[in-house]
Amino acid sequence: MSQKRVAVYILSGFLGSGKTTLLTKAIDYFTEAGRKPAVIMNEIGEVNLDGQLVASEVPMSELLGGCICCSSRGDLGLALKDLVTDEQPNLIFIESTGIANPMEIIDEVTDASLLLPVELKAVITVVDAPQLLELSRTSRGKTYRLMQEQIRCANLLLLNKTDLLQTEALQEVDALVRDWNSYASVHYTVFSQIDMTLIENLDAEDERQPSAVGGHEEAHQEHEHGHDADDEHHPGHGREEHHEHHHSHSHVMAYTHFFEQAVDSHAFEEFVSKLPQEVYRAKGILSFSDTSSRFLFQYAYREMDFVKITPKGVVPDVAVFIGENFSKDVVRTALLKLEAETTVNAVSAE
Ligand SMILES: Nc1nc2c(ncn2[C@@H]2O[C@H](COP(=O)(O)OP(=O)(O)OP(=O)(O)O)[C@@H](O)[C@H]2O)c(=O)[nH]1
Repeated sequence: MSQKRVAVYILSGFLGSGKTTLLTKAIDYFTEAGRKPAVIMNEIGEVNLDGQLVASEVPMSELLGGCICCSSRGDLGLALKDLVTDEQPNLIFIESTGIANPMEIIDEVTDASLLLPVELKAVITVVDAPQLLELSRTSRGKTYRLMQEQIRCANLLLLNKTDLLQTEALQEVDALVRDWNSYASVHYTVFSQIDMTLIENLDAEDERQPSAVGGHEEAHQEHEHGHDADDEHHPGHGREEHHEHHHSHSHVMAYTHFFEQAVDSHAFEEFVSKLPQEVYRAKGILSFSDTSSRFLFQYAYREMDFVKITPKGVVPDVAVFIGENFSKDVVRTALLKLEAETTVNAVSAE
């Protein structure tokens, strides 16, 4: 099934780092380019102040009064469903709260992609460079660890507020983030000013390759929130400083497979048990040729689990595989082989 999927981008970054500043610029760019962006805005408070900065004609869904990664699972999926159904956007930006753990959001979006025509394209993390530097030199507490996690999950990293840093200090922050995430492309920005074709290219690259999604197993295990952090905003100085650094390939990928055929459950289990170790997470909704029920399939930390389900509405047989630098072709070829075997067995049984 080759349905055009809505590209989803997660905007991550600590409180006040410049996410909304980036969002408004991205919306202007994509709107002018004739695309239809939509936004899911998550705020800890009950009022969406940042939403005021987004043009009223841009479809927006608000998740207020809590952090997406702590609130009840499914809220984000519902918001995605409503936007996709009611507004038919080309792309969706999810602006998380500054205290959100991106791994949880990645998980919810990939869950939603099993049921909806959406596809997570990238995690873009905006870093308050002066704040990160200060924390690295002083407290290294919860906020610091959360920033580290947000940086590790990114495909694209903006070292923002570079107008507030001297060159040497900037180099220190640069070394720090590259140590945590050597795969993301890193860009120095002032007021989150970035060449938007970089975001578009993440998109274009993914037309040919599996979708690029930032993330580290390590980061998942260290899940921590910095809800006690303070929100320090710096005054603007306006000095333009925009350096571009190496553009490396995104390291974490998701491959989505739509099944044309029910497969044999035992053969599928065997396939999963032999997945390359670079694939560390998979999930799906499947029909098997040898069972009457459909199953929700989960695979994490090399453990698999199958639970009977009756999905609401029309849901295709689909599985998503998430991992680092694995070959999408190997996974696809093995699954196509399983599907072909079902057909052969059905014919020979006649
Ligand atoms: N000096 C300076 N200020 C900036 C820069 N980028 C953003 N700001 C300011 O920083 C403040 C926070 O920016 P936002 O874009 O609202 O940050 P945010 O990440 O959306 O903030 P939260 O919604 O609280 O998480 C605003 O006052 C911006 O004008 C920058 O590069 N330099």
